[in-house]
Amino acid sequence: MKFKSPPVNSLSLDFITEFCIGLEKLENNRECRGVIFTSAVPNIFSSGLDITEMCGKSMEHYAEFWRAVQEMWLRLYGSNMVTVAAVNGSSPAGGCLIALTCDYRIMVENPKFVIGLNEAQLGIVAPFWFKDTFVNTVGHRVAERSLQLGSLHSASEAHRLGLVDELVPEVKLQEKAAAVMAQWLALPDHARQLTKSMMRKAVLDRLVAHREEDVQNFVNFISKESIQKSLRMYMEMLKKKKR
Ligand SMILES: CC/C=C\C/C=C\CCC/C=C/CC(=O)SCCNC(=O)CCNC(=O)[C@H](O)C(C)(C)COP(=O)(O)OP(=O)(O)OC[C@H]1O[C@@H](n2cnc3c(N)ncnc32)[C@H](O)[C@@H]1OP(=O)(O)O
Repeated sequence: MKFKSPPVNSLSLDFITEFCIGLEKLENNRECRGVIFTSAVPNIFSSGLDITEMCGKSMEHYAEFWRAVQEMWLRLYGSNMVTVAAVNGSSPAGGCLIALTCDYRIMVENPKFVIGLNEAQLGIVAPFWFKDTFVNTVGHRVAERSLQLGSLHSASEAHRLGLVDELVPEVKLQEKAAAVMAQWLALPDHARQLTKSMMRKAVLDRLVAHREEDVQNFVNFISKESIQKSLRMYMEMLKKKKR
């Protein structure tokens, strides 16, 4: 699955809806046993949640958007397929979440590419299921420090921390992703799927059990004037950076 929503593959409501429909089709196709996620936009895997979906909109819109974000994560983290992220560009926040939610991450070894859960830098807080996914990948201590600081890690640092599993030159990315996929698909599906479910079930169940509460927390949090101000300032900063 190739993300192609220029300029930065931000995760808008439309993007997420298409992502979920695409994933469901693949999940229901018995001939499809694995998916590689990558980007068709140069230098960007995904810039994370589309900030304009969380800024200056109605409470109803925030709730609809957040349910879609939850759905994307539930489907991907709970997927029966082998999922490999071929990270060929920067991947902050929600973009990093997509990579973390896969079974395996391969990143291009470009010192300009960054990845991490940088929510704290925007004055917002990654919800518990972002945090759980991060802890399950890098362990508690690394996740705690990285989340509190809202760190964006270079590709080599991300590799050192275990945030990504492998680094490769750009020209080798697709070949490597295909090789990893073949390795994972060599196992019997039922054994791999039951093992994956055993590892991820508690974290998935936690969101399912608290889904509406999590939507309400998000809506209350994001609609606070202080949070809206932080998001507006962040968007301004992104625009100014270009001038
Ligand atoms: C108690 C708490 C309870 C509940 C709380 C619950 C939840 C709150 C948490 C919500 C979670 C949020 C997770 C997220 O994903 S937030 C999004 C974070 N994303 C970022 O910080 C990335 C921002 N972007 C960048 O750093 C750069 O754009 C990037 C490195 C990706 C690319 O740089 P480049 O120089 O190539 O491009 P730019 O010129 O910066 O950008 C081009 C245009 O795209 C716009 N843009 C960029 N990112 C976004 C985005 N995420 N959303 C919307 N728009 C984005 C950027 O402004 C430029 O626009 P124009 O100027 O061209 O109009």
